[in-house]
Amino acid sequence: MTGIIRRYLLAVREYITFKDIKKTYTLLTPYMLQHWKAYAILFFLLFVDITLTLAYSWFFGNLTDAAIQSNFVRMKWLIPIGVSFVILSISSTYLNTVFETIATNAVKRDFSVHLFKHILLLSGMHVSNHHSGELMSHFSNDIHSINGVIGRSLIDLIRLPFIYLAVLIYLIQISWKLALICVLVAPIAMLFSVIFGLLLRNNGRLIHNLIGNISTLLNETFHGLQVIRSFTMEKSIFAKYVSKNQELYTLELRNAKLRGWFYVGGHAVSTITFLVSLCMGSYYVSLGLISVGSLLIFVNLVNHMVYPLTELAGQWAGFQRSSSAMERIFKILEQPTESTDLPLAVQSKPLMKSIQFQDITFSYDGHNDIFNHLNLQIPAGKVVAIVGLSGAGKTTLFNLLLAFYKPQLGKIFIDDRSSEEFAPSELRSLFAHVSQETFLFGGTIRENLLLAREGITDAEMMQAATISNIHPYIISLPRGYDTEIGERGIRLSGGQKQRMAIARAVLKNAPILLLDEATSALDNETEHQVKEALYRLMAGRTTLVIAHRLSTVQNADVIIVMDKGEIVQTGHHRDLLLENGLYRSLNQKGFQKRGELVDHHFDTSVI
Ligand SMILES: Nc1ncnc2c1ncn2[C@@H]1O[C@H](COP(=O)(O)OP(=O)(O)OP(=O)(O)O)[C@@H](O)[C@H]1O
Repeated sequence: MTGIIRRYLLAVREYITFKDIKKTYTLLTPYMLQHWKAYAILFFLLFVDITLTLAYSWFFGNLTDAAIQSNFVRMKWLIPIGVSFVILSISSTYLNTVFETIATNAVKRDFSVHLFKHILLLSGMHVSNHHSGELMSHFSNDIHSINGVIGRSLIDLIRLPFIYLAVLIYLIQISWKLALICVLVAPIAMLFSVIFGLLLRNNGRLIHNLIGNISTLLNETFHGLQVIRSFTMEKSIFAKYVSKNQELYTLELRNAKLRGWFYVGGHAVSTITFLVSLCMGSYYVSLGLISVGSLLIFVNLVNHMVYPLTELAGQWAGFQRSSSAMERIFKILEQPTESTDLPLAVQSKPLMKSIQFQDITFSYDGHNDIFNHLNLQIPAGKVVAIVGLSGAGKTTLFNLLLAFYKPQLGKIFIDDRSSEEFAPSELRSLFAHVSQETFLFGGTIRENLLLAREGITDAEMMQAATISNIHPYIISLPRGYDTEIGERGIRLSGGQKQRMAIARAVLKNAPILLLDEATSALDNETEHQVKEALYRLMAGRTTLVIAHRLSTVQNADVIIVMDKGEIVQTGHHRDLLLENGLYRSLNQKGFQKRGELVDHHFDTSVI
């Protein structure tokens, strides 16, 4: 029993904590201040609203008293005042709606843009900490919670205590005894609201998390439709979706019931307060202690002594729910970015001497070293092939070169200049990266090629496509370069996608080429076209290639053999075959697995 009470008290303490709220506003205030005019108007309208509430009651009471006293003169000047209250109230409601929308949406817009920019500027290390579905749900789900902390809820959080106090002062002036009845209701109303506020908040959190899960599931399903179909996973995915939706329905239903009880309870408290004050007030009227008009004012305002208390608790629950959504966004915003501004593509300088990895120690997670004091020199203008077992660290070399990750120890020099001295955009302008899996954007062929660099002319684009052996295919299409290629280039074949990636790299015209040869087998003709395109791309460039083809290693100026993050052999193809080392054993095994040389491209019979 004491355990339950302690747990409940802890929950209450958490419920009334200001820590999260303070953190939320520390971040949001700069955005809100940018739209301070809208907030100032809303703040002003809030007091107009409170004044009008009191003024209406005053009007009813006075009009009633004037009518009872047959005071037509008074009634005549009261009526235009009442009409002006109505006009003021209508205008205030309209302005409230407009300025609330302006304030909320402007802050939401700026905040989303800031979050999006922040994610674009995060380093590879920090991006890889997040699931893309999770990132998506910040935009589709969490960001909308901002309404709960910057819009109506915020205004209400200020309005409700003010209206309570203003009405209380007014009621005390009419009859302090009647006012006392209303004050006595406060602790009951507050206790009731805190209990329901807690239940609503906890349920709301569950709903919020579940919506996040559902959007992650949808995101993964639509991205992985082909895998789902090939593994006949439709039924299990469908069952998962149905069960999550059922769970959401149950939670929403519980939420509705809680809200229902919350409002019923609030209504009961205010009705009882109303009836008690009406009976007491009528008794006072019969004793001649107050006028009928004053009683009317009283019963008109008595509701304002209850609902601010119940609503405040409801709003507070919503407030905290929004804060926990904001908390999830903060976790991303707290992560350091590579730079403060979005990078601009810059003109790259040619590589004159070499790229040098000097004493590099690197780990992705801070515990398991991928490289331990690695040293490597790549001379300018040469083709360097990297081979090794899967997981040896080949791709990690590229990740470090492109500064997607930073080594814990050691430095990378590019022509005697440490890579740390380069701005990320300047550094990346030196490299054209062609990865195994080509990512193309939805849109046309032209749009995908033009993104390589600014100011590409049509002639340059077609020349690059010709070099990459893709031009004849493009012009065979009815819409040529303006052909839509579908989401992630789904309407292109593997070989066509690869040649598009090569064309993009040609257009980027960077001095250093980072190439991760695709392991997926292409038919002979396509293979030949891709190979030809690659050789043209390599010409005149320093090339680092994660090699999977025999021809690539045969033609490389130097081969680097990697094993568990170490360079175990370097040399030319024929020399390495003569050595009793990993290179020869990789070759003998036929390099079956992904990330190693593919057997039909590279086996002893060919050599
Ligand atoms: N983002 C990451 N976070 C944590 N560990 C990673 C990450 N990327 C790679 N690793 C780990 O680093 C090691 C080296 O991976 P890397 O991708 O460099 O190998 P690889 O030689 O390119 O392999 P493959 O030929 O299979 O692509 C592996 O053990 C891998 O699990």
